[in-house]
Amino acid sequence: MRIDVITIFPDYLNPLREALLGKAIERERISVGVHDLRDWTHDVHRAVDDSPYGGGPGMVMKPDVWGEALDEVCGVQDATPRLVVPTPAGRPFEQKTAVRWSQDPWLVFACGRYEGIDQRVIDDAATRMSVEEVSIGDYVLVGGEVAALTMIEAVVRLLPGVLGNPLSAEQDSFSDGLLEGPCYTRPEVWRDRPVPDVLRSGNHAAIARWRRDQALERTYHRRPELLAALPEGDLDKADRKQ
Ligand SMILES: COC(=O)COc1cccc(COC(=O)c2cn[nH]c2)c1
Repeated sequence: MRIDVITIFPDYLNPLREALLGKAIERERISVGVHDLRDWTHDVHRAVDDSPYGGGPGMVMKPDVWGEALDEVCGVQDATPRLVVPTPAGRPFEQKTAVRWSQDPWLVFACGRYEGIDQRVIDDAATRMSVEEVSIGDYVLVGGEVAALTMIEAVVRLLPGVLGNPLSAEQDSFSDGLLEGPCYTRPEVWRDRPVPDVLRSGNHAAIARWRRDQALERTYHRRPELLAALPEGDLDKADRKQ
């Protein structure tokens, strides 16, 4: 997978080079390009924003600069990328989004700042490629860089050979529509708190049942709407006792 990020703060993307993601780059599971939007300015001030038409607070990112940047970054291969624009006004980013994008050969992230990017940039790009305006949550960040890092990590960890143990990606929270239950490791007792007996019983059926019950209970208390969204057949008879 090829990933490009366009931003006015390229250093914000340095964490991509660390740890798990850094290994994925070393192993050539992914190649990453980070591009400074100001490289496509032509004025002495290297301006990337201007006042909003219609008035109002803040500044809007200029279409001409973004247009040239996207033409170049998205034009380097005869393939066309999926363009992702992190924005509070986007469709929610979910695990299923990460799963879908993990099949893509090329993702380009356009990191907006200020009040946002001139809408014509999105509309123009959408004539040539798939464009998705995506939100990582109902809050406002200063720019799209942190959201891009979040989404890139969620996608790249699903790629083959990136995670040490591929099973853990399959047993993620949400992979069965429920939240992950509690987990435990040594010591057996810690500050007078023992590990639940069932987990040390060696009875794998009982352990699986207990884990499912914990996931159901946690989902019921923290995210009841996820239970309501479960496909009918997913809750088996044993679950209904919960
Ligand atoms: C067309 O899209 C744009 O103009 C994007 O512009 C902006 C402006 C300000 C901040 C951001 C960053 O995204 C978020 O804050 C965000 C994403 N998820 N939850 C919060 C992006």
